Amino acid sequence: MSILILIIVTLVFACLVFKLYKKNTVNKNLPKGSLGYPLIGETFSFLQAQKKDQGPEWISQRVKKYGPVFKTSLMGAPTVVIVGQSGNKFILGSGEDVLVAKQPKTLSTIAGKYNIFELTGSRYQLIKGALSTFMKPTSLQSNIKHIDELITGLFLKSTRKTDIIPTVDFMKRLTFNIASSVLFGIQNELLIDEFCHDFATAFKAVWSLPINFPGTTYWHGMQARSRIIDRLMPIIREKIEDLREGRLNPASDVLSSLIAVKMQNENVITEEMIVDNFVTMMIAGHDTSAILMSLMVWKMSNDPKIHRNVFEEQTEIQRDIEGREDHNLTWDDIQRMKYTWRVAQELMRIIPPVFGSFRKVVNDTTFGGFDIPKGWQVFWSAYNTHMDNDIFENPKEFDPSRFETNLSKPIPPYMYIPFGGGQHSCIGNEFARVETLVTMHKLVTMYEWSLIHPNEVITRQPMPYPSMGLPIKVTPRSSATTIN
Ligand code: HEM
Repeated sequence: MSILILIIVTLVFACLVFKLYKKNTVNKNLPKGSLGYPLIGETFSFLQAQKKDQGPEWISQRVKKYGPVFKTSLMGAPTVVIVGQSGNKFILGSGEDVLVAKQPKTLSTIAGKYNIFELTGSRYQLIKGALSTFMKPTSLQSNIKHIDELITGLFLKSTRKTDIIPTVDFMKRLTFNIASSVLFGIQNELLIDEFCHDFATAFKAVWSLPINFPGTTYWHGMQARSRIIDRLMPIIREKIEDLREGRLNPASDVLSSLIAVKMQNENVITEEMIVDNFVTMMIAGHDTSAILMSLMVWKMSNDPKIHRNVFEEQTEIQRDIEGREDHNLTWDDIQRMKYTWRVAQELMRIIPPVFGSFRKVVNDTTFGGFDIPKGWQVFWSAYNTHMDNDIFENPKEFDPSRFETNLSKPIPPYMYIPFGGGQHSCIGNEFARVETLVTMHKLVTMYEWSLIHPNEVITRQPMPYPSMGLPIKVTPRSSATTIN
């Protein structure tokens, strides 16, 4: 019976969407392309392609057939995909009167409807202000020692009983611990474990079909979100009390800062917004950095020259640290890790952790001579942009020197976009740079390693990860001198 009701509801909904589509598109010069099946559109084939790491091909096939502006239907809404610099500028740089950072239903419901990606106006500014404070170099500088200790502690703990590190799981755990502790002031290990498990489930649901039916990936994600909120509420209540009583400094972590902003703006910011942005930050900052770190290990394992260059840069820094009285890694040391960061930048060009994202059209608009109706989505793609032969010569070749700062031909705006661009560009890019560089510094100076599966490839699941989790066999380094 419930299946019958579900089918009827789905059909009625599909008819409504079709009617709305007809009403919005009469006499419009829409881009070429196919909207696929009713309701589902081309979502399945897009997600399938992503899973096989053929998302870029999925787009480039359509670009070849229809041109760099084409229509499709993804994640439940008609969508225009736009590839190229001017398209990126249009999508990432347009004002809120044309495009808003509307995410697919899955992200809006798993992260919560007040997630920063989708907020507008004064609420957006207040939440962004509270979150960004902790991402600025001034704040990061004071957390280097803490981040260093967390990373060193996790490496030592993981290698105490075994010499195998499952890189992907390890990096996910590491980024999760850093975000929980540094950004949110959560130190309880059991609680961090429970959060970590539920966030992994919730994250899977972000790239699924939004069918809230027991057993679906989306349903499991929604259940995980409820458990996250149940665990978070007592922490928020305690922090509210501590802030009221003056026992807590609003600048001590992101959660306290969000609560302080709410206390000063009771009519604008709600408790729900704090919860939603806690979930959003964890989703936005966890897998992305873990991917970058895993890709770094994968690249160094497969390319001895890159490994050697990173090693040499890091051992020189390590020698200086050992010559100092306190042996502490500092902000200045991190600024010297230029080559290591260029390797990370080049990896994010060739394998961007975030494939692309959506915006929603709030008023009928045009791009490239085509109409894009109100209510549709637009989508930008980082990989397809990064493969532009005119900007990145031999784009498939791995070459960190593209990011040297003294180049005669700098990369034009909106052409290198692993962190997005415009108003909603990533606020965690500096945080990601710091945690990635500290982790790489520790890994290459503390261990030698070899791959368990030497031919491991990268797949999207849906994010780009080494297909078998990249287990490595590690041996502690006796001294940081040379590598083969
Ligand atoms: C290598 C690591 C990372 C990559 C590649 C990355 C990528 C991105 C991209 C592409 C966007 C823009 C999305 C859009 O325009 O729709 C974004 C936004 C965002 N990122 Fe990151 N990110 C990374 C790390 C982080 C970290 C560590 C955090 C926080 C701890 C974070 C928090 C955010 C937030 C809050 C936004 C939304 C900003 C806004 O809407 O104003 N990210 N990120």
